Amino acid sequence: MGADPDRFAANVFARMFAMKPTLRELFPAELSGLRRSFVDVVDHVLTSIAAPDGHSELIEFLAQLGRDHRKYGVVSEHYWLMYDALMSEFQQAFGSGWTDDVEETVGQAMLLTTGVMRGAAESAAEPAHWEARVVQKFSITRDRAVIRLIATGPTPVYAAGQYLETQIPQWPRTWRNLSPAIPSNENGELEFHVRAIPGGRVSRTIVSDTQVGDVWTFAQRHGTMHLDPAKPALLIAGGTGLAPLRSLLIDFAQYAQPAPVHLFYGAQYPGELYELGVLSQLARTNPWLTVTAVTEHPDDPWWLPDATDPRQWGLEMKYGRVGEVAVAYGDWSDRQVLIAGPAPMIFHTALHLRAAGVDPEAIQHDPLN
Ligand SMILES: NC(=O)C1=CN([C@@H]2O[C@H](COP(=O)(O)OP(=O)(O)OC[C@H]3O[C@@H](n4cnc5c(N)ncnc54)[C@H](O)[C@@H]3O)[C@@H](O)[C@H]2O)C=CC1
Repeated sequence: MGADPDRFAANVFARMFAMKPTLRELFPAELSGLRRSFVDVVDHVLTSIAAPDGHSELIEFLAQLGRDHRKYGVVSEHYWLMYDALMSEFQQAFGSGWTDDVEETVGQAMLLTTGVMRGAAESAAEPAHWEARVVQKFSITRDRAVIRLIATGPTPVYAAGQYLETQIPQWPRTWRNLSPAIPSNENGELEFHVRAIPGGRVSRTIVSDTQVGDVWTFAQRHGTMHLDPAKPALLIAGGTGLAPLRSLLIDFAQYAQPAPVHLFYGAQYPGELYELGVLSQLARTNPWLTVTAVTEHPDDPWWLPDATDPRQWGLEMKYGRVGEVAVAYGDWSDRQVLIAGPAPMIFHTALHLRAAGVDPEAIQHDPLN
């Protein structure tokens, strides 16, 4: 891809848009993120294809990419444009090094890439996207909100613990991953707990501007976090990261007698533990569930004046960072462990768990980026 991968990606996009100008409208105004992902994909393909094995993973990766791109309105004919644009740009980048052998190797790799993506998009069983209408919104704290929606069409399908590609009407063609806080259900109800991340345009808009009646669009579902009912589990949630674990617990409550689950639910301040009421009720009716609440600070700050005191729920409370408190609490070496929350919290918690002897294979979390 030459010395400047970003320029390579920009040129490939420019070639595609020149061949078919209407293609430009399908993509977000700001392309830098997409260019980075594009370079990563081409790099990944060229590296993996040269390796002697691991090709089935590469095929699945490309197939998922093809299914994901349907949400932009990418259709089969666009893959031929992409192939032509890629080959022209590779030829340009290689210059005098563009021999017959190089053309053959790169051509095979790009045919595989575009072919697998196109084939997977054409044969995908689930719709490219579906919609749901906001029916309720309320604030939890000054920068966190709960949004409830109902699907406008057929019941959405996703496994508890998965996350959904989501587009809100205020940011067309911009997609963010959100984890539902309830399992999919026949009424098409959805619930999200959203934190306005500093600098996060979409999450900030959701918390401040979303209104009842807004229609959100959802595309692919992702994520592999799951709970095996036969194995004891340790769940560690930070703030609104509780959402996917909450969904799994609600789903789990349908099993007759699952193995014990210990949930550590953390926040910075007691008044931010907005789900303790729901969790204490879940623990009361499901004896397999134990909940420990954890806060970094014992008291609320001045800007949380009306927060309810979480001690009223009678659950055990500890102080410190949720991951560190959970790890120090006991021996978890026989547990399946699920972590969800801010990326640094997931990263540090996984490190502490490994240092405490938990098998890295037993630890699950969503991707950190
Ligand atoms: N699937 C997932 O993992 C999901 C992740 N999230 C993410 O979770 C986050 C939730 O944000 P908030 O509610 O503001 O939580 P928060 O920032 O208030 O943190 C909650 C907990 O994480 C701990 N923590 C924070 N930074 C840490 C660090 N550097 N090292 C160790 N522990 C740390 C805190 O001590 C606290 O216990 C958002 O960034 C959101 O994107 C949200 C939904 C799903």
